[in-house]
Amino acid sequence: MMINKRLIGTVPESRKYVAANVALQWCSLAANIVLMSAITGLLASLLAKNADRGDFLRTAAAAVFALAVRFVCTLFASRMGYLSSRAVKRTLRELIYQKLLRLGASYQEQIRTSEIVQVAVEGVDQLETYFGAYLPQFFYAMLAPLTLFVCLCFVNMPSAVVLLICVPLIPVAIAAVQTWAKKLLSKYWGQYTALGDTFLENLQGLTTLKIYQADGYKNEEMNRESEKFRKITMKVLTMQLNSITIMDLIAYGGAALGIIMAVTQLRAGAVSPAGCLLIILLAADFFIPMRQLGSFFHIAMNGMAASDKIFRLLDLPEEETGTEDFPEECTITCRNLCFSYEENREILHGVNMEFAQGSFTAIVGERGCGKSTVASILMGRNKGYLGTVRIGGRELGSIREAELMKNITYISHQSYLFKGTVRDNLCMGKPDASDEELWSVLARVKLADFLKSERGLDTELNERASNLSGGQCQRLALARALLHDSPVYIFDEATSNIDVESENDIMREIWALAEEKTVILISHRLANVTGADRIYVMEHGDVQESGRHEELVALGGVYAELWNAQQSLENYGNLCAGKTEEKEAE
Ligand SMILES: Nc1ncnc2c1ncn2[C@@H]1O[C@H](COP(=O)(O)OP(=O)(O)OP(=O)(O)O)[C@@H](O)[C@H]1O
Repeated sequence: MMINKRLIGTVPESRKYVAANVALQWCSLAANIVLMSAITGLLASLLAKNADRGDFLRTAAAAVFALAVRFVCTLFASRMGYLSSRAVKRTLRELIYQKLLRLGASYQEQIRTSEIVQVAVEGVDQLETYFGAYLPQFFYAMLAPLTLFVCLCFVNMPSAVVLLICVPLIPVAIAAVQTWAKKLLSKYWGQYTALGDTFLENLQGLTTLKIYQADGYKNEEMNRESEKFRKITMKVLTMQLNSITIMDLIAYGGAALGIIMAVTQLRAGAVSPAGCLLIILLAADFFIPMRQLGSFFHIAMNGMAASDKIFRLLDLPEEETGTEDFPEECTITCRNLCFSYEENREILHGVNMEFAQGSFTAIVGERGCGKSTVASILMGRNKGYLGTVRIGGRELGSIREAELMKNITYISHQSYLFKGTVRDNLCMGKPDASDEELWSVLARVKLADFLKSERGLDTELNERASNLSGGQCQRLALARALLHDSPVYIFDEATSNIDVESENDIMREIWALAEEKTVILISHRLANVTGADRIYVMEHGDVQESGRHEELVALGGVYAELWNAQQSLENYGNLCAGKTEEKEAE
């Protein structure tokens, strides 16, 4: 009953703590039996009017001993609970972390980030209570009635049998609600993670929601979801309260039956007054552990639901991880590359591309034609592709992910900058970089003057560097990438949405970089790629044309069309800008 062998086997260290916890609770029970026996013995002597000083002293000594044992046992039992909780937290979080590392950069193909966060935080906390409280109670609840039965059967067998028979009624009642409760709890968890998802997304996109005045609408949507969650939470609580009421009825009813039996036996002369009193005093102890177990029942149910989620994450299939190093000669070739994010919706349809070592290659094309998908595949983020991707003759999948990350630097239009100082962010690119190196690279991206006017390398950045402009963010991201010093660089729209001056500065650096490194540039703006060694023009997930700029313009195909359209737009823009300047001069 809610004993998940796999779960217990996952944290073997917890077994000894659970066993110690049960043993300590059992000792406490034994001490209680000793105390009750001493008290009933004394009361019997008093009734028989033959109690002497020795009886009082013996009872007092037994009471002190029993209380001391119970105090120590309770103290150590809670310590054992804590130790097993700690072991569970550590082990499970470590397992989740290791699993994520093994899933690698492509983990999002299989599971959402918010689900991982909830499973690793809340899910593991649920299991902490499962191991710390439920499991020891489960075993103790079996052991306690049996121990009491063994003691009381020598006092009066019928009463002991009645008490023992009534105890299993509690787990039977629990089992009856379990089927219904299991469905309810899995629904509860589903809604909980869905609400978490929406909340995280709305929080991240709050500025956008405000700009489009969609925050009110989203607020109502979240209210509706929260209301649904509130209702299901209330259902869960009602279920828990009802099951507790049922268990109380059985526990007190069972104890009452045992007591009635003991009194009947006393009247029939089958048990002594002291024995009857002992049965009355210990009757409740038959049921208390099982009743307590019942109140941990919802903890166990939550634990089971959480463990299902944890195991779902731990059981996610892992692509075979590569074992080879990144090759010295790193020409990249894609042959018949096909990729789908979802079933029945192929995004790349047999792409053929080659990125020669030390060359500057551009990928251009309309929005959504699959340029970033190619880049993600090269970075090892999208794994389930068909066809071949070779780096220096080695299949991409056979290269270790850490090696890929080390040797291919990816810079997108929204490179992540962390809260912390400029130095912290830069040192991610090269942990042992000296201040001179940092300043030199900042000078290259033309950010040095600005930072000198601030607090230099110790300038603090907010989360996602929200206190820098878009252009400054990209310059800093480029500086970090330059420090990384990898043989291959992929720039994915790295200059989109920033000012022209920043774009030109960044492009200049990218061209300089291309003198010694392999550079792949994904760009909408064709003016940025005119000098590339080769340009791939993509359309609807396939390469339509490839060649140098002049060749493609002469071809008069898709590229030429795009080029002419962009040129006339840029000329028109320049014309307008010129006129404004003239007007201002007048
Ligand atoms: N994580 C994803 N899940 C499902 N579909 C996706 C995902 N990422 C991209 N797509 C789809 O794949 C197609 C190609 O997207 P991709 O980002 O590669 O295009 P792109 O050429 O880089 O576009 P853009 O120039 O706008 O960045 C799009 O139709 C997009 O909807």
